[in-house]
Order: sequence, then C-alpha cells, then structure tokens
Amino acid sequence: MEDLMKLKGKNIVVMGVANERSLAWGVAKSLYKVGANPIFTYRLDRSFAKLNKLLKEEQTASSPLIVQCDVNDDESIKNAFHEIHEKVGTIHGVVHSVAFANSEDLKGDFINTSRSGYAFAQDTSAYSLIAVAREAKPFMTEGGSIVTMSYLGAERAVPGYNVMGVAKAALESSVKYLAMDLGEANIRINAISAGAIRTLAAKGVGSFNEILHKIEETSPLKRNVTQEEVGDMTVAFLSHLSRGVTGEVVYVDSGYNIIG
Ligand SMILES: CCCCCCc1ccc(Oc2ccc(Oc3cccc(O)n3)cc2)c(O)c1
Repeated sequence: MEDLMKLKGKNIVVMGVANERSLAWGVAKSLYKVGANPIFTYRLDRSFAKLNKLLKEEQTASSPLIVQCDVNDDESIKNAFHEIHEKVGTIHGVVHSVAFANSEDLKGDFINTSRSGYAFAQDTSAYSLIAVAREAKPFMTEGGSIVTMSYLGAERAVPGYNVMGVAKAALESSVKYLAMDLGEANIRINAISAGAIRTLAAKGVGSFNEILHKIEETSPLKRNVTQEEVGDMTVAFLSHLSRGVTGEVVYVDSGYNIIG
C-alpha cells in the first residue's frame, strides 16, 4: 500500500495532553495509527501521571519520551526542545494544543476583562505558539509541520468565550505570520478550528452545554465532532498529503461555521 502520509517513524512533539479527553490525546491516538513517534510535553505533574496511565493502556511499543514544558516560560520551552532533540534527533512536527484563561474571564461580560487576565490568556494561548515555533525550528532540519488548535470564537463573538476568543484571534493571525517566516525552511504551520468537544478545558467555559446542543440542531452534519475526527485532520495537516498548505485554518466542526 502506497505510504501516502509519510509519517512512519517521524518524531512529532505533542503538547497539551491533560487526560483521555484532551484533543492532544486524540492526535496521539491518530499518530499511533500511522506509525509515527509522538513525543509528549506536559506542564502539571497530574498531567504527567495521566499521560503515563494512558500510554500504558495504549500499549505503545517503546515507552515514549515525555518532557516537562511550561509554555509561560521561555527557558522551559527552550530546554524542552533541546532535550527532545538530544534524545530523538530531528523533529518532523509539533502539535500545539495548549491554552488557558482565568475562569472569571470566561463568563459574564467581556468588557470586565482585567488587564492581567487578558495578558495571561494571550501569553498562554497565543504567544506560546510563537515561542514554540522559534525553539522547534532549528531542530526541524528536514522541514515539517506545526499544528495548533483554535475555535470559532476567534472569528465570531461567542457568549462566554470572551477573552479566549481574542486570544484565539491572535493565535490564528500568528499562524499566518509564522507561515511567512517558516516557509523558507519548508516548515508549514496551520490551525484546526475544532467544534465544541467535552474536554477538561471546556468545563471552564460558560454556555458550553448550549453550544453542544446547537451544533446537533444547526450544523450540516447534525452532530457534534469527536476527538478522533480532530486527531485525524491534525494528522492530515502533519502529513505529506497537506504539503501544499500553510497559514491556513480548517474547521473540523460538522460544518457549523458555514451556517448563518
Ligand atoms: C462558549 C463557547 C463554547 C465552546 C467552547 C469550545 C472550547 C472548549 C475548550 C477550549 O479550550 C480552552 C482551554 C483553556 C481554557 O481556560 C480554562 C479552562 C478551564 C478552567 C479555566 O480556569 N480556564 C478555556 C478553553 C476552547 O478553546 C474552546
């Protein structure tokens, strides 16, 4: 069978697995399906524990590399990518599935967003992609692909999404500016804009349940999307198949975003 994806044995850094519901874990499962070699980064110890448990259940061939990385800290990002390069050599892809905003900034009126809350959401959810791309680039000597996760709230005003929507707008614009810089190194960078999926993070966003129901009623496919569907489209963006695409945002949302 022709190897269309060309991901066998490729080193893909997956950032942001917090538990079995994380989008990043969906990406990891899709990467195992195509024989790639995921390397994981985590922030909190409880994520490290969850990751180890998930990987044991997944019966992965060799025990994968897991590295601590706090995306609010440039030194931590630099050290993480140096350690990854030391251990696996060339990096062929990076999945950035990391974001955070204070819960008080994810409900009520956006106009009441604090200066510090706004800066923290931007730093964690948007600036972190720039820092990750900068630190990964020197080790992506064979070219490659970077994928980040966004949401419709980057483009539309979605009640409750508030400060995270503005952070995702910055993230999606950063994807285009980073595509400009990374292209000459044959590194592509794109965003997946995922439909609402019940993750640990989703618990922090007000009006989440209403949105899930609305997608079932309104979207062309009349259903919500799954972690696996997001994982598969991310792998497509990491693979040879999307080699002509960079600076793009693709919606994996049952088509919800196209409906007026
Ligand atoms: C009202 C919009 C409903 C659909 C929201 C879909 C969604 C779900 C989760 C998303 O990812 C995060 C990540 C961190 C985040 O900040 C959090 C999460 C939990 C607690 C907390 O204090 N902050 C909020 C959303 C995301 O960007 C988008």
